Amino acid sequence: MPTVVIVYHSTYGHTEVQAKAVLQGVQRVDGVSPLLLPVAEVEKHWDDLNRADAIIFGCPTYMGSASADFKRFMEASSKLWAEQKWKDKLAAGFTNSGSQSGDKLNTLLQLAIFAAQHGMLWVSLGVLPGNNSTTGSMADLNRIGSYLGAMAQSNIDLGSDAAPPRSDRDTASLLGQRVAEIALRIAC
Ligand SMILES: Cc1cc2nc3c(=O)[nH]c(=O)nc-3n(C[C@H](O)[C@H](O)[C@H](O)COP(=O)(O)O)c2cc1C
Repeated sequence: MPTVVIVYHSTYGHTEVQAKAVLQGVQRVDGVSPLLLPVAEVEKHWDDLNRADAIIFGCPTYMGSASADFKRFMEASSKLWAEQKWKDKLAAGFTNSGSQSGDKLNTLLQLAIFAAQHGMLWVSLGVLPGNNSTTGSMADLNRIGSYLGAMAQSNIDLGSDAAPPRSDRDTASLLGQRVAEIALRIAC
């Protein structure tokens, strides 16, 4: 059974909500085994990452780039990079921040380049942009209009019980579902 690991960081819980939405998307696909892995627990799970068919990376955007805790994980993975242990695995990414843009694209680019350094195969979001016409709204899927991965935006005065909004959580679920479906297709 193909396995999909979602490895993520979140200080205040908003990106964790997004990570759990990605998990729900993976869980929609029968025959795929998911693992939700906070970066704080990664030391016990390197073998799970090495065995995975797909790894989905997620972190908040802090100061226009991946959060420091996630970057620490990225650098710790360099011991596996040397052996190309993750070569040919599927990869995808998601990020969340306070502003509409907030320079989230830079974080997704970091994640995609990180995956490429590991020889992984990047899976894009695969959802057309929403909220880009007079009939659009913030309730649209992919309301932020990302292609590279899933973006979410959390108002900075809202807790993780209220942000990111439903549209961003549903968008994150579609990324998880897409990665799981492709992992299953490759495994068959
Ligand atoms: C140190 C720090 C830097 C931040 N930098 C950005 C940023 O560059 N762009 C942005 O839109 N939001 C920024 N934010 C806001 C966070 O991305 C936002 O609050 C996010 O929801 C936090 O995610 P978390 O709850 O998973 O930690 C920053 C927050 C912190 C604490």
